[in-house]
Amino acid sequence: MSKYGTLVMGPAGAGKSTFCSALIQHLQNNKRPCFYVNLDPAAEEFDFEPDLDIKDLISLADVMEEMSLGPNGGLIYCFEFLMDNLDFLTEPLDEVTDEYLIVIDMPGQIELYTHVPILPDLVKTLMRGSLNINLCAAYLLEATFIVDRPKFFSGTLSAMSAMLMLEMPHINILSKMDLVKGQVKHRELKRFIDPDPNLLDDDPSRKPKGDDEEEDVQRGYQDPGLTKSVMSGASFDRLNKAVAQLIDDFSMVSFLKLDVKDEDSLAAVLSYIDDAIQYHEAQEPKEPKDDALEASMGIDG
Ligand SMILES: Nc1nc2c(ncn2[C@@H]2O[C@H](COP(=O)(O)OP(=O)(O)OP(=O)(O)O)[C@@H](O)[C@H]2O)c(=O)[nH]1
Ligand SMILES: [Mg+2]
Repeated sequence: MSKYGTLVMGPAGAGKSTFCSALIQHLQNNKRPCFYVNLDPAAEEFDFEPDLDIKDLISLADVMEEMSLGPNGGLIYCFEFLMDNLDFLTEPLDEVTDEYLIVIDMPGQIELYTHVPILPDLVKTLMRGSLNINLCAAYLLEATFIVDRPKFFSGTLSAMSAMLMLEMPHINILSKMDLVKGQVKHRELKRFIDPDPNLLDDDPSRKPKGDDEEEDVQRGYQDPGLTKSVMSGASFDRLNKAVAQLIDDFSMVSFLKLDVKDEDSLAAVLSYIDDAIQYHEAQEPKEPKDDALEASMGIDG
C-alpha cells in the first residue's frame, strides 16, 4: 500500500506553518483525512495539534541549552538526532493508510536545504524502503520578494537548489499573495510566476547604468577604493543577471500563487500536489450500491 504526503519547505517566515494549517482546514472541509507531522523542533504554537511532533523526541530549546549551540547548529543537531532515531518517525507513519494526506511542516533554516545532506537522507527514508510515501515538496517563497528583484532571484535559486538536491516531485509556491494584491499588475506578475531574467534589466528600483566600468565608477556603481566591487553596481548587476539566466536556462522553476484565505487558491495548490503524488489514482471509487448496502446494514460511513 502506498502512502501520500507533502513536505512543506522554504525560508524562515515564508508562511509554511500557516499554509499547513490552511491546508489541513481545507482537507477537513472536504472530508479528507490528514496526518500532520511537525518537524520544526522550535515550533511552539499550532492551529491544529500535530499527530506527530519532533518536540516529543527533541526540542531546539533543550539542545541549545544543554549543548551550548546556537539556533542553526542546534537545528542540525536535532535533525542528526532524528536520523539516529528514525523509528520515532517511521513507526507512526507506518500505520497511516493511503487515503490520508501526510502534511510535514519543516523548519525555515536554509542551511537544512542547501548545505547538509540530512534532508536527502530523510527524504529517501520517507519515499523508499518500507514506508514508500509518494511525497511532493511544496517550496514556499513569499510574494513580497518580488518587490526586490535580486532578492526574488536569490530566493528562486534556493528553491532550485532544494529541487536539485532532493530529487523528488516539487512544486514552488508564491505565498502571502494577499500582501501584493493590487500592487502588481497581472502582466507583470506573470513574469515572476515563470521567472523572466529580463526583470532585472527593467527594474524600476535600480538606477540606470552604463556598460562602461569607468563610467560606473564615476556614477558610484563601483567603489574604486575597494579591490572587490561592492554589493551594488555593475558587477552586482552582472552577478544577478547570471543567476537569473541560470534559472532561465534550467527552465525548471515556476510558481503557483497562494492566498491562504482563499479556498479556490488552496484547492488549486492541493490539486497540483495531488497530481504530483498521484493521490487520486489510488483512491478506489466507492460504488453507490456499497453506500446503500452499508446504510441498510446500519454501518456508519
Ligand atoms: N498577510 C499574510 N501573512 C502571512 C501569510 N502566511 C503567513 N503569514 C504571516 O507570516 C509570519 C510567518 O508565518 P509562518 O506560517 O509562521 O511562517 P513559517 O514559514 O512557518 O516560519 P518559520 O517556521 O519560522 O520558518 C506570521 O506572522 C504569519 O502570520 C499570508 O498568507 N498572508
Ligand atoms: Mg513554521
